[in-house]
Amino acid sequence: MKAVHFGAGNIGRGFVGLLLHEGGYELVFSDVAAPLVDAINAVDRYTVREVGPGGVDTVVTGFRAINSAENAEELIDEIAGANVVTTAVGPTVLRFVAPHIVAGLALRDPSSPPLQIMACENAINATDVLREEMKVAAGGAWDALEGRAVFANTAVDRIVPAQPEGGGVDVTVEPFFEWAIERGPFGVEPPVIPRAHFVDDLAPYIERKLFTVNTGHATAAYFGAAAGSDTIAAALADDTIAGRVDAALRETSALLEVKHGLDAEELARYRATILDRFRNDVLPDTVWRVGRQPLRKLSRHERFIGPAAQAIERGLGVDGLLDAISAALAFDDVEDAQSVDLQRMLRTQDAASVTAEVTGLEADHPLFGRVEAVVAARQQELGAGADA
Ligand SMILES: NC(=O)c1ccc[n+]([C@@H]2O[C@H](COP(=O)([O-])OP(=O)(O)OC[C@H]3O[C@@H](n4cnc5c(N)ncnc54)[C@H](O)[C@@H]3O)[C@@H](O)[C@H]2O)c1
Ligand SMILES: O=P(O)(O)OC[C@@H](O)[C@@H](O)[C@H](O)[C@H](O)CO
Repeated sequence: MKAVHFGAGNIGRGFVGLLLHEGGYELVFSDVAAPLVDAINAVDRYTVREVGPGGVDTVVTGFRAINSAENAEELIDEIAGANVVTTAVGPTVLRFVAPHIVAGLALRDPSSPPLQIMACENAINATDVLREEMKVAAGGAWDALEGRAVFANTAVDRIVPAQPEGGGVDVTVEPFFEWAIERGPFGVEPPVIPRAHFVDDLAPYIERKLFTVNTGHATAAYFGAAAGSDTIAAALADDTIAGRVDAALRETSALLEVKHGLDAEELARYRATILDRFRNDVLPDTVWRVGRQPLRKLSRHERFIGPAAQAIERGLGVDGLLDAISAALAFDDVEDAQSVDLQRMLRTQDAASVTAEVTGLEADHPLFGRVEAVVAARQQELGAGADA
């Protein structure tokens, strides 16, 4: 059995690749970072090192890597003969991997079992997004190719920090993990991934994960950055920040309870587990990694506006989430292109246009005016926006 995994980065090596290896798949990583591809091909094993309570080391073998920018034909051949394709490249990169998968499907023997495709990104229904990108890439050939693949959405949870420069292929991760995968699309033959679990309805899992782990994580990152903390653990050690993260997560839990019928006590335990994970002070995870790409994180269906919009539509409180959104607007990292864009927008556009452009909220949505007020307050702090 063979799996092709796009994105040999943190979660790619530290989680998805590891579980595919445990499932018995021969593993082909695809990446565009030449030094990383070379480093992977220079070794025949790497270690996934869990740090924190109960952490163990696991060795991964049976892999190779292909630079898709240089050896597209080789990659397409691998996809044509694979059982599984996974991605962990970032939601905005899916459109760039889609043409390779389409080309692989075109070469695939139509009588072989369908290619099982799962995007493992932090986004609602990322595999559906990938499928749409593949449809665009295939154009008129899509009708003939679609039946050669099945598509399952997934929710992937493990904190994998940025790895040290020059640190090789080994990966440091937290001990916790969860991988929930839609069962339905596979029929009677789901992929063999022993430590993943297959569920009939992914919606509660992905929203619980994105709107708790990722909302809380980003809230800690943005308040931490503003307070001068470098790591998530250091940010959470500040009781004021911990309280503000807790306030935002109580609101997302209230939404999950109403929307998906999740149990309030179980949600409280889930929140507590997650906050413990964030406090893991031997995991070197920075506020800069976790806060990365604030424009993506502030977009319509993401970890802040997604739950806040749905909460306010149901008459639920959103003050804690608006507080977190305010902190996100202050995220100023000159090395993050989206942070630079966000700060420029705050300085040059009026509050209504920043709100519309960044959040994608409709002007008549009940959340719009609340966010606009937060944006205006931030612009006042910056002494900007008024003359735009
Ligand atoms: N790190 C985590 O804790 C974590 C946990 C769960 C989910 N995720 C999600 O997984 C995805 C990847 O996150 P990450 O932290 O591993 O990031 P990362 O930057 O470490 O890894 C992404 C990799 O994708 C590669 N890449 C970029 N364009 C590519 C292309 N066109 N083809 C092939 N590879 C390409 C990059 O070179 C990089 O090696 C994101 O969607 C993220 O939200 C991350
Ligand atoms: O990957 P992002 O940028 O969507 O979010 C940053 C972190 O919150 C994220 O990578 C978490 O570590 C991960 O989602 C934990 O499962």
